[in-house]
Amino acid sequence: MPVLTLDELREHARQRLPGPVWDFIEGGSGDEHTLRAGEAAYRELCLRPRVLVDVADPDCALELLGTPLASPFGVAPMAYHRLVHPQGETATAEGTARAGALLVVGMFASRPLEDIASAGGPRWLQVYWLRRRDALAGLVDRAEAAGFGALMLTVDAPQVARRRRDVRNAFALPADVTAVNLDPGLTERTHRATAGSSGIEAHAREQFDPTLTWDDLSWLRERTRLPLVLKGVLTAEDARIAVECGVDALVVSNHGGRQLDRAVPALQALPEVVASVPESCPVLIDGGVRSGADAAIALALGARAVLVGRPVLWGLAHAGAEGVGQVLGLLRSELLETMALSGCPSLAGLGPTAVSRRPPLRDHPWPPSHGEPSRTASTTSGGLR
Ligand SMILES: Cc1cc2nc3c(=O)[nH]c(=O)nc-3n(C[C@H](O)[C@H](O)[C@H](O)COP(=O)(O)O)c2cc1C
Ligand SMILES: CCCCCCC(=O)C(=O)O
Repeated sequence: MPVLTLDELREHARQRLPGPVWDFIEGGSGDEHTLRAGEAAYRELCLRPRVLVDVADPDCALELLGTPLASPFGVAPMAYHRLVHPQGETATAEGTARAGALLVVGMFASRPLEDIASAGGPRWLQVYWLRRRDALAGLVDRAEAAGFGALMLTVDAPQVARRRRDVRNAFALPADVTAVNLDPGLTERTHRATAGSSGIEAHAREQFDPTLTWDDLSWLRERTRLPLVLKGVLTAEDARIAVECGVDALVVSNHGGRQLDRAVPALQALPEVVASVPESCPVLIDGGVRSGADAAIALALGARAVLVGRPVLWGLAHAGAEGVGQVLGLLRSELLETMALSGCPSLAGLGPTAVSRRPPLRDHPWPPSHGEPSRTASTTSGGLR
């Protein structure tokens, strides 16, 4: 029986994985308010389809920071794929490469960067700011040598938030799952939970450098010739500073509800971030994207691409590389169908006028004013960008 929805894959994965691993993946921080709100934000919006547009050949290919992609989907950086499949990130890389999507490999990947790279396909590397700056520098050099196309610094995690599911489960990594790209001294703590703290949280407290500020970014900027992407920006203020600091792209993200609980849903933050950076600075989004229609909404509100987290791990747990390919293939075909049925055959045609709020809010001008009526759906008027 073919898998028709991401929800079906989620159920397959839930049945296959041990409870504490499932909780680590699915869970969020605090009351999990932001986790729930991230998905719900997409349900608050509707599409405004245009009709009588030639949609015989919808196209969702694009180029992102010089990286050609068959679709505007990427795999969000996630630690330890071997928790859900023995081949871990190499299987994820194979499935992602086959789908022509972007893979953002996490600093805490459980397979060597060079093995992941050998699957081919577009790939970027995500890093955290470690106290051990030499370890960070070594990883950046390896990423460049292995053909990674950009460096993504996650900035919403000066410490790992308390995730109660992991504390209750005394979650720690099994001995055979480890962050193999870092030296063992740096990762040893992830295998031991203590009362009141998961191994992950305790490790991050020891290794992540919470003193990181904008002033430090220049070190990384000068260290690499790769484009620099900041992940975890949720305000116009920070987006503007990032651009001033020479950042090349942003990911609007609340870490899938795993860091600051009560943080604004990424979709809600997207328009202000898009409006505050130049066109030359692509804005990506992640958190709660579960269908091609969700992706279409994010793209219409100015995201250049959409990263997907947990669903990729569901696919990986279910069927390895094949399952990852299923997730990304399903999302791409749903997006193309949404574009065709909305009268937006190109990504450029997907603008803010393709979306409306439900119910209409009285305190904002919404839907945006359309100016002169257009005979094509490819209008970008509307004032959100
Ligand atoms: C199991 C797991 C591990 C993650 N590890 C990282 C990580 O190492 N670095 C990072 O920047 N984000 C990490 N994230 C956050 C994702 O990159 C992304 O922001 C989030 O999962 C998007 O939400 P979604 O899962 O609803 O798509 C992780 C998320 C999950 C679920
Ligand atoms: C012990 C290393 C920290 C991994 C953090 C992974 C992560 O970001 C997550 O959300 O989980």
